[in-house]
Amino acid sequence: MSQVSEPQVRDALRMVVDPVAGRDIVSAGYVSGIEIHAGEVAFQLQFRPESADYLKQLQEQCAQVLGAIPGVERVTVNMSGNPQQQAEPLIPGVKKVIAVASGKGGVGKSTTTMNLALALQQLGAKVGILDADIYGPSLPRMMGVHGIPRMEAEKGQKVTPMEKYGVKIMSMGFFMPEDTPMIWRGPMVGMAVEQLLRDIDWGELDYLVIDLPPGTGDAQLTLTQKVPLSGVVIVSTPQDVALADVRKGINMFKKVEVPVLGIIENMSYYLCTECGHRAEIFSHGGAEKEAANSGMTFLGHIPISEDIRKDSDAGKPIVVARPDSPQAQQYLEIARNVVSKLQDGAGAPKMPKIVIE
Ligand SMILES: Nc1ncnc2c1ncn2[C@@H]1O[C@H](COP(=O)(O)OP(=O)(O)OP(=O)(O)O)[C@@H](O)[C@H]1O
Repeated sequence: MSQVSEPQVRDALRMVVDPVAGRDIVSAGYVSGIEIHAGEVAFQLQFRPESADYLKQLQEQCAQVLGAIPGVERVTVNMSGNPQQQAEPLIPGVKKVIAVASGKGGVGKSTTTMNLALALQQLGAKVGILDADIYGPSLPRMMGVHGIPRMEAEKGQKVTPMEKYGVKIMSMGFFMPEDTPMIWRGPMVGMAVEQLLRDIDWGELDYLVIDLPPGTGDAQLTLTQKVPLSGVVIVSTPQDVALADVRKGINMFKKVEVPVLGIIENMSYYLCTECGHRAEIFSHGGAEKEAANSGMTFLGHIPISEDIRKDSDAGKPIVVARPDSPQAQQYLEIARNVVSKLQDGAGAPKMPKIVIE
């Protein structure tokens, strides 16, 4: 029998939405005290009084989504908790929030975030990018977006994100002079990003892709606790893996119960622009091996390529500049893998036994 994990349970419960709160029951803070023994999952479901009419529906949905997890045979929903204070939705209208992280700086995290977001958009989704790499926000330059976002009085003083190539984009970089280093402590990063999220009118989005600051320290931790993340994607170069940075990142996200959707290997091999020759200069495949070792999904390779760098420098990412190139096709493949990973867990619906206490 496969072993059921707490992140798996949380992830599945994120699919249950309370129509009154307008958000899923995990982000709304309704779920606590998850216990798993053999095939039995028990948890406490708190709720607001206004949601009382929907309780039966919520319970049934919990049973349904948990029943789809292989190995779950019995679900116990404990309703004895106190009704929860109204939790304000942080980003209403945004269906899934995906964070992109890296064990260390300079591995191509921002390049990957941007091209992944654009690839998701090309697959037909409504997408936004939040540049939370507030130590060195590079996305405005790489996306070729300039100017200062407008604040709209009729939208309750909310800020309208900038838009380029069909995706919405917000970055601290729009508000600070270029080449000015920012010094932030971990908790301040979380607060700044929370404000960026709260004060922005994202409208309706299928995916908000967040470019996290590099590393897996305080700042990233605070951020993952402030923002309701659907999952995180880790970007690594092949040799980066040797330093165990990726493992550190995976462990951190596991600890804060953010599902790791998988690993992308950037600068995986060299692709010659002239002749298309492929050279494995960094002993390609390290991240793929690490993914296999740690039971993570490997989402795909991106080559080291002059075109990727040139297009980013020119403010027109390769996915829009050369959509038919093999590199752009790789990003599209990765985007498809991310989408299917987010849909994972639904599986074949199987109703487990449900007990209400
Ligand atoms: N696959 C690639 N092929 C060629 N150049 C790349 C590739 N990925 C990233 N780069 C280049 O490497 C440099 C660093 O990339 P990027 O800024 O995306 O990294 P980062 O991990 O976000 O860095 P930081 O930690 O500073 O935020 C940029 O000049 C970018 O154009």
